[in-house]
This record gives sequence, structure tokens and C-alpha cells, in this order.
Amino acid sequence: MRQTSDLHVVETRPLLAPATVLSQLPTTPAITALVADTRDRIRAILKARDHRLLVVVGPCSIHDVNAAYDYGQKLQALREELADSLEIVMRVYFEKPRTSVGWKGLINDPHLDDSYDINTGLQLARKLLLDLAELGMPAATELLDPIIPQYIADLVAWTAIGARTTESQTHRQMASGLSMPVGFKNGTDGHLDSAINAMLAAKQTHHFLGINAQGLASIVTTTGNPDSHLVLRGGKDGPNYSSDHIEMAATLLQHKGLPQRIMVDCSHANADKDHNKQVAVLQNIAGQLQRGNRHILGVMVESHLVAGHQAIPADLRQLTYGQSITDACVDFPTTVEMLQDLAQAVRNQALVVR
Ligand SMILES: O=C[C@H](O)[C@H](O)COP(=O)(O)O
Ligand SMILES: C=C(OP(=O)(O)O)C(=O)O
Repeated sequence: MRQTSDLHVVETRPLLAPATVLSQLPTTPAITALVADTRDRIRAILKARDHRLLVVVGPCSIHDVNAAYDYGQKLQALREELADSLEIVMRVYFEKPRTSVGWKGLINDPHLDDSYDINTGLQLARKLLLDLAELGMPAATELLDPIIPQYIADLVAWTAIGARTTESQTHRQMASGLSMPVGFKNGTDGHLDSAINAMLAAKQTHHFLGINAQGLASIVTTTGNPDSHLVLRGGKDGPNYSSDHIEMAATLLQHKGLPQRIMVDCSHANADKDHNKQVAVLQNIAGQLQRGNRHILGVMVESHLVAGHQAIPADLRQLTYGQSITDACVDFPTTVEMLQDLAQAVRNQALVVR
């Protein structure tokens, strides 16, 4: 008999059950309160009941949990300093969607050596989220593999569905069951329809396949997630953060009966993948806020301890500490200046719209 299945499967290895990882690395009442309260504050910003701006800022991806923790400590000080104007949440991205191929993030390959020790990746990710939360630093992430929320989502305050997966039914279904606000990026082609359709789909109840806390394949039924919004990240034809782009996006949202509240990603195609251009994008957004724009709910910035990015070296000892191994980032001193200026713009906006 000819073989017709598993022709391209080399091996399947057991995955730890979510309940096992959660019991190894339990949350605490203080951490749960931080996550729940931050989600509430983000919802208030989404609904424009809080005049402040949501800021999702941090490394493009986490590859070194020590450097991420160092970054988190610095960011926590800035979060406290600017809390009157900004709700700062750290980008803690463990999963990377690739344009073609490349390292797919800490959960997939935590040792950066093609050993794909995913069980350790899940534990490291959860441990970092707990450590950051203990500092008082809430986390934002992108969710890519629909099984992974079971392991970390209880510690996440805000989630992105990325440009490459916003059109995917699987990700819209997953978003419909997530407990936190979700930002849908526009597609890499720059079109907004996939993100707007995703918001409409994620609001609805869905029935789909997933795993339960014991790791058993399950049929999941969701209520729908009422807290989603659009994230403008530019596209193949260039940036989409200008006031005209934002006005156009707000009109499209209004036609679909969706809240006209939008986040601007200062990186990716809005910065032509040049980390330095994020500064100009943020200045432009600050200008729009000071002119009274009420559609902008938040911004995203890719930032790390050290500017730029590096390729993964064959000898991992050659890695530069605190520098991205995926997209290039602005360094921390630049981040401080950028966010202090932004906070001032939010204060000025409050005077204009009062
Ligand atoms: O933010 C990360 C990247 O832009 C995204 O994962 C795509 O990366 P790639 O084009 O280098 O694969
Ligand atoms: C992959 C990302 O962005 P996008 O989906 O916009 O490319 C990201 O923010 O890491």
C-alpha cells in the first residue's frame, strides 16, 4: 500500500499542557489586578472616555529575556513619569510572522539554534511576562499560533493581529475569544478592508477548534470581542498615517458602524522599515493631536536598548546585548525623547479640545 499521510512530517513531539505551564509559573492577585486594570484603562481610551494616548512600545521581538527585563525596568520609570498623558504598555513579542522565512520568535526557537525547544520557549515567555508584571509593567503582544493564548494570554493587556494574518479566519475567530482589546493591522498591501472585516468578524460569536487547559483538542465557542480597533501600519504604496489617511480610515469605520478610533504604528511600512523615520512619524502624530485630532487612540513604536538591528551570528556570544534580531529599533534615549514630546502634545491637545 502506498503511504498517503505524513509524507512531509519528520516527527511530532509532546507539548506541555497549558495547565502544567500555568501551575509551574502561576500568576498572583497583584499581577492579575495589573492586567485587568490595564485592559480597563485601554478600553476607556478606546471609547475616548480617557483622554490619554495608548503607547505600545518596545523591541520588535524578544530574543534575550535579560535584555527585555532591563528594557522593562527603564520603561517602567518612563511609564510612571508620563502617566498623566500616556498609557505605556511594553511590546513583548514572542511570535514573528515572516514575509518568507526567518527566525520565528522566542517561543518557536528560544535558543536561536534551530533546536525548536518550544516547551522551554513557552515557559520563558510566561516567566518574562510575570517578571515584567511584578515590576508593574503591563505587556502587549502579537498572537500568531492560535494555541499559544492558552499559555500566556492571562498576562497580556493588549494584543495585535498582524498585517499578514488579519485576513485569516483562524485569527479572527481567535480574537473573538480573547479577553483583552485587540488591534488589527491593515494588510501589507495597505488596504484597510481586511482589518475592518476582521473587526466585524471578531465581534461575533464563533465555534472553532482549539485546545483546553489540559491540552485536549476541543471545540471552542466564543462570545465575540467588543474591544477591537484598527492599526495603520502603512503598505506597499507607502505610509498611511497622514491626517488625510486617518480621516479616510475614520470614515470607513463609521460606514461600518465601528468606533472611529485608530492606532498608528510608527514603524513597518509607515517608516519604510527605517527605524530613524519613526521619530518623524511620531512628530507628525503629535502635530495632529495638537490640532485637535480625536481619532488617534494610540501609537506603536519599535524600540530597544541599542539602535538598529543585527543578524543572528553563528557564534551567539557575538550578539550585541539589547539590539533587535528582527526589525531595526530606535534606542532607549531616543525613545525617552520621543515619548516626552508625545506626552506634551497630549497635554496640549487636552487644552485645544476642552
Ligand atoms: O515586525 C516584524 C517584521 O516586520 C515581520 O515579522 C516581517 O519580517 P520579515 O519581512 O523580516 O520576514
Ligand atoms: C510583524 C509586525 O507588524 P506587521 O504585522 O504590521 O508587519 C510587528 O509589529 O511585529
